[in-house]
Amino acid sequence: MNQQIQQLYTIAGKPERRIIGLMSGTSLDGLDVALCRISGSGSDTSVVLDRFATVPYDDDLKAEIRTIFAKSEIEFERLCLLNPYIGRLHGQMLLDCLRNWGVQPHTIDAVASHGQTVYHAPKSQHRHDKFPNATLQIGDGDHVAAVSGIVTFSDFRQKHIALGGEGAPLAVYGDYFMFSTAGENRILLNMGGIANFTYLPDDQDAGSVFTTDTGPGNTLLDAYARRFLDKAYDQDGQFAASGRINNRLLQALKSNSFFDAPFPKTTGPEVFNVHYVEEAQVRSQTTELVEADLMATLVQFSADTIADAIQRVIREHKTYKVYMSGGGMHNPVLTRAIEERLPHCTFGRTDELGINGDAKEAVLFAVLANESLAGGTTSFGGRQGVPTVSMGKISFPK
Ligand SMILES: Nc1ncnc2c1ncn2[C@@H]1O[C@H](COP(=O)(O)OP(=O)(O)OP(=O)(O)O)[C@@H](O)[C@H]1O
Ligand SMILES: CC(=O)N[C@H]1[C@@H]2OC[C@@H](O2)[C@@H](O)[C@@H]1O[C@H](C)C(=O)O
Repeated sequence: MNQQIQQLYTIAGKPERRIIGLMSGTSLDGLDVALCRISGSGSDTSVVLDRFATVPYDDDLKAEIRTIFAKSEIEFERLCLLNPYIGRLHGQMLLDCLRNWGVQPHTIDAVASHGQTVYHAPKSQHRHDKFPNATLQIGDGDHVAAVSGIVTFSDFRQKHIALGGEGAPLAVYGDYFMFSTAGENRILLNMGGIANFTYLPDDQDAGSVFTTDTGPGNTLLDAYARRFLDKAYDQDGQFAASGRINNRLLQALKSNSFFDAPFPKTTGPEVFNVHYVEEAQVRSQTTELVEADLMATLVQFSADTIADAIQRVIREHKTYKVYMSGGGMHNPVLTRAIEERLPHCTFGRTDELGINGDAKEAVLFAVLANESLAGGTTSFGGRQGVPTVSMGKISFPK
């Protein structure tokens, strides 16, 4: 037998696996690296997050990625070059983390690498009849494996599409295993560039759980922080807090068919971008709005669309707890606005459930790799958008 297949077989049979999850999201702030110890699989999955770091992207890398990010027309050569470049970089960043933590690479069983999303095109967005749902993550897993010397799972989203999903969100497959519990209705709200939530009812019925994107989280706030403040983001929402919400613009921003579409659904910065805001400003005759008011309105836009979506799963006379994660949980203006809109919910962070909210998405991919190695294919009732599926392609180091 090929030694590397033999090694994979051994890892699959271990009572506990050390898996590193790597996630680089739509905010382009850096690579999240989560060192997990995982035992069991499916509903018996148990995860201990031993270490976590975000390795920041420098300005040059951010600029390189932005040349091809979420754009329908790009320089094809740049895309081709960035694919191995980001893979190698992620492999090196992961090795640097291990060195800082004093962890030997050979003690790691597997890497689960999400890669960098550069274009996301569900059918509802691209609207080309003959083409399927589509999404593209780069930073090829072969390069991560070759640089790190660790077997690497990558490119998780294609299989989801192949079996009928939209390629995102995938969080349901990890959130259900890690966080579903009898006796508490849970909403796991992740606010990255795009926001999403997972609904976990207190009866733990796999046939009714789902994850859906809700629309923008931080992506518009970051775009205007770069433009108005020359900063990566509006620290603690301070600039937004100095402005006033413009209701005409807010209504124009909220008028998009995405918000009325049924769950689960997905979107990205291909739709929710500066062009989208400018077009809404023209429609609502608010092109002269002062900068701080625009920022305040954008925060309310994210908060309202998140709260409206959550409101749709909430039933009267029941109680729900919302567990936040992702960078948006650090923005008090955003979280306060959401809390005000959902008075019947209580709020916390996934940290209370043992997973650092900044690490949650990186942990998710470690859990997906664990599932492919040692689990099965859990059925979520065969519903639209939640196919029964195992995900991740396998790259050996040699
Ligand atoms: N103190 C803070 N004040 C305001 N915003 C913050 C703060 N800290 C983080 N953020 C926001 O969080 C963002 C990073 O979030 P995160 O790392 O969860 O995004 P991501 O993983 O790239 O996105 P996605 O989930 O869409 O893939 C920053 O770009 C910023 O907008
Ligand atoms: C295409 C893509 O990379 N989507 C991300 C993004 O970030 C948040 C939201 O948009 C979500 O749909 C997804 O990531 C998480 C990890 C998911 O698939 O659940």
